[in-house]
Amino acid sequence: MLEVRNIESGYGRTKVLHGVSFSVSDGALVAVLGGNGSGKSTTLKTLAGLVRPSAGEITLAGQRIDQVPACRMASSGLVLVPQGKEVFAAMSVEENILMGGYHRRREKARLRDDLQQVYALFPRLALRRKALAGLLSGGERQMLAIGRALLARPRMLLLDEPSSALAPKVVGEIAEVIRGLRGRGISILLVEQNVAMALELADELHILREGRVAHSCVNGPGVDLASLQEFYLGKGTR
Ligand SMILES: Nc1ncnc2c1ncn2[C@@H]1O[C@H](COP(=O)(O)OP(=O)(O)OP(=O)(O)O)[C@@H](O)[C@H]1O
Repeated sequence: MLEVRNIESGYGRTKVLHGVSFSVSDGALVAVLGGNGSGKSTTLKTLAGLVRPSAGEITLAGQRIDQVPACRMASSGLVLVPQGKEVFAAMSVEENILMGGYHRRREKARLRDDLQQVYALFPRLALRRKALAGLLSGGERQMLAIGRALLARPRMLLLDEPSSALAPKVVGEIAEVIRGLRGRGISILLVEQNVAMALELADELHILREGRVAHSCVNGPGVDLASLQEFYLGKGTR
């Protein structure tokens, strides 16, 4: 579904990613892990078209997307779910969700159905549909960010640290939702600092360090926090 090949990217003269490659197969959930400043957000911004790569290729279902502007990326099927703090605080819950389907605004009946599906997935959002998004709890905002992304009918979701600043119980709820989305056939790239969550959900894991993939593995027996730690800390190599 998503192929990232030798991406180099950064900000002005500051190069942050030095040849990052990985892929996400159709319907798979792949996690990108890494410490502070390792390049996780830059990877997401580059995939979402917010930062233009200076080298490398990104394809989605075989189509090059590395030159697609961010505003057209949702129409390509790739949608970034920012951290829950990035909702439109002064708009209602429902207005926020509908913003995710803005490029489909002429499909009124289908959007209404999709909105009801989001409410079925997140009953707490249905109860608070008229509330201002700025008044929601951290967990509810994260749900709102995911619900908004679903209105774009994504083939590929990029999740930016969905567990960030949430209580363990809420992290569990969000993990359950992510598992459900994957069950619906949506391919997912999960960027996380929460290794436990990634280990619980992902089929494959990649660890970024200083803008390079320091380690890649298929998730399974023998892959645990301890085995990944050395790659975070810089002792291990691929
Ligand atoms: N807008 C920017 N302009 C210049 N440098 C930036 C910018 N954004 C990030 N950087 C730098 O790029 C490097 C990687 O940052 P990035 O945000 O991608 O890391 P990260 O892995 O997401 O970290 P964190 O988990 O702390 O959010 C850091 O050294 C950071 O200072």
